[in-house]
Amino acid sequence: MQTLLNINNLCKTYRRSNGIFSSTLQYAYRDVNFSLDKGKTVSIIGESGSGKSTLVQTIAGLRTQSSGDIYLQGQSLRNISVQDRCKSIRMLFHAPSESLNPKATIGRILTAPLKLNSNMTAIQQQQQIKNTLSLVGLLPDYLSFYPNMLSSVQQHQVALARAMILDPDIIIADEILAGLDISLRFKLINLLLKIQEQKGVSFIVVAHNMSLVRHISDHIIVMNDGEIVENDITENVYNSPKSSKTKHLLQSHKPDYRK
Ligand SMILES: Nc1ncnc2c1ncn2[C@@H]1O[C@H](COP(=O)(O)OP(=O)(O)OP(=O)(O)O)[C@@H](O)[C@H]1O
Repeated sequence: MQTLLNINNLCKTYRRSNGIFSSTLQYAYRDVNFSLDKGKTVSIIGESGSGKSTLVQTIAGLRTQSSGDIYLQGQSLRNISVQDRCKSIRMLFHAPSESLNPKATIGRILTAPLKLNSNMTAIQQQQQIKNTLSLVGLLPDYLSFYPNMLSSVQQHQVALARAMILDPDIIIADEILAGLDISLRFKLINLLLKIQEQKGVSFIVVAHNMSLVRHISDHIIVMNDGEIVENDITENVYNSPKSSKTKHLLQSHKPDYRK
């Protein structure tokens, strides 16, 4: 199995003010260690404020860590250019209606990363866009549409196409399943699985809810107060959880299907 990503003792601190002259150091996350293999999915679960988003935003390069290192295929991300990092690690945000530029057509939204991060000719760009739209199950007819002309599922498909357009190694999906009805969740989960099978991409999925990610995760990490309290293969986490926080999360989200 090829290890793609290695997170090594990663910590992020904030200085929180306690008045005019005093402040304390607080952790968003600390001593985070895990790895991700090619073509696999790790899900990061935890309650609000446990540090999940800050951690994955650091992996995506949207924030910097206070200490520790992130290695992509054995190379520290500190030594990888922003362009290469953007190509390799892409992020999917919670609400595509907010993350897709409402004033840009789908064609423009998908061309932008290619112009910024690739040396493709205009013809190669068009071909890449066509292939990626087909990968996420959208017809080329949508290229002239604006995001608000699309259904919620289609907006998610466009966001996925934008994430996949540079053929990344890793997609980070931050709470993309939250707030969706059950049929939309399954559509999106099936689409993620299909893309993973076809492209061998790895996923880091962030969620509050344990039952939501069970069928897509190879590995589960549970965070509490910025620390990893459980880190194991999915089967072990669901069948014999070690941490009391994991047990609590499993009980509070069971059964999820009726929600
Ligand atoms: N810019 C910041 N300044 C100070 N504290 C911050 C900052 N960003 C995050 N934090 C703190 O870091 C901790 C972790 O926040 P984070 O948003 O990563 O948690 P989360 O698990 O993703 O929560 P949610 O599921 O609600 O998004 C929280 O206590 C938060 O208040």
